[in-house]
Amino acid sequence: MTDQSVLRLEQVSHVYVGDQGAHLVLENFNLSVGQGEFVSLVGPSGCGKTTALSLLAGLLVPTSGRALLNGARVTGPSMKVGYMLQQDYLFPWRTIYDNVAIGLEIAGYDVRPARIDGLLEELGLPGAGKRYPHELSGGMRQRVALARMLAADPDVMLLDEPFSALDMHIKLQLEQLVHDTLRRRGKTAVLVTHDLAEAAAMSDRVIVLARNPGRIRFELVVPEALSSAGPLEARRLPGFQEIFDRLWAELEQVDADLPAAGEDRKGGSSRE
Ligand SMILES: Nc1ncnc2c1ncn2[C@@H]1O[C@H](COP(=O)(O)OP(=O)(O)OP(=O)(O)O)[C@@H](O)[C@H]1O
Repeated sequence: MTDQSVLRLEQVSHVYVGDQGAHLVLENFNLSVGQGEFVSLVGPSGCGKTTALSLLAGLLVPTSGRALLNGARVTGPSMKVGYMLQQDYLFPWRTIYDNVAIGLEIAGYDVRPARIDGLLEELGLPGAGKRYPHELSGGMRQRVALARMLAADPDVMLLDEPFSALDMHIKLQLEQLVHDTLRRRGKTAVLVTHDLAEAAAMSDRVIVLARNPGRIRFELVVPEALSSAGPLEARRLPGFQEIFDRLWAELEQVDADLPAAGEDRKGGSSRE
């Protein structure tokens, strides 16, 4: 996969320097994601999942090693990389149409109304362009965030827990929508999630990270029968439970390897 990788982290280490001193978050981290591949990163809080995405997105520069997009070094944010987060960050004073168009406007691209309307329709929001974010439910707002990301037609989608704030029913619907939309368009994606079932149901490959410093502990290729089925159907198929159990066991082991003292799991990694 070396040469065909759309995304790569090569021997990446990353150190944050703050009031508490230097904190090595990722160490000799290697990741390759092929064209059209959907890869999930799971692991305990603070193991560096979001940091890895930020390096791929060009929001951070690695302390050592390099991030590559389509073989070229990542030097900053690019329209070729879309980002979707837990929060939708829609602008409340802009209509849905204007929220979807904003990335294109800022980049100086031609905004074609029919394309924006078509995207909204494709994502189950027909006619929503004139409405405002406060008129929409959380799930609908995330659909708008998805539309905003797709509007620029990026090569790569980085998804940082985009479903985690949603009710179960809406979450599953949105997982399915994201899966179908990205597969249909042949997009390459990296998903960060704490939900093992979500990772198992959506991905071609799941990577389990350990922390302090963040590194790959385990990698699992999801059988094609599951990864191509879509997240709703995958959960019903034989073999799904086995994948889930394997990931669960690895994550339990990561937990067992952590320092035992009662630490705040969210910020525990800063105490070294
Ligand atoms: N800008 C920053 N400055 C200093 N430390 C940071 C910064 N951003 C993140 N960290 C620390 O780096 C570690 C990794 O953070 P990161 O957000 O990448 O982890 P994560 O695996 O995504 O965690 P979570 O699952 O909780 O979102 C954490 O200990 C975090 O507190």
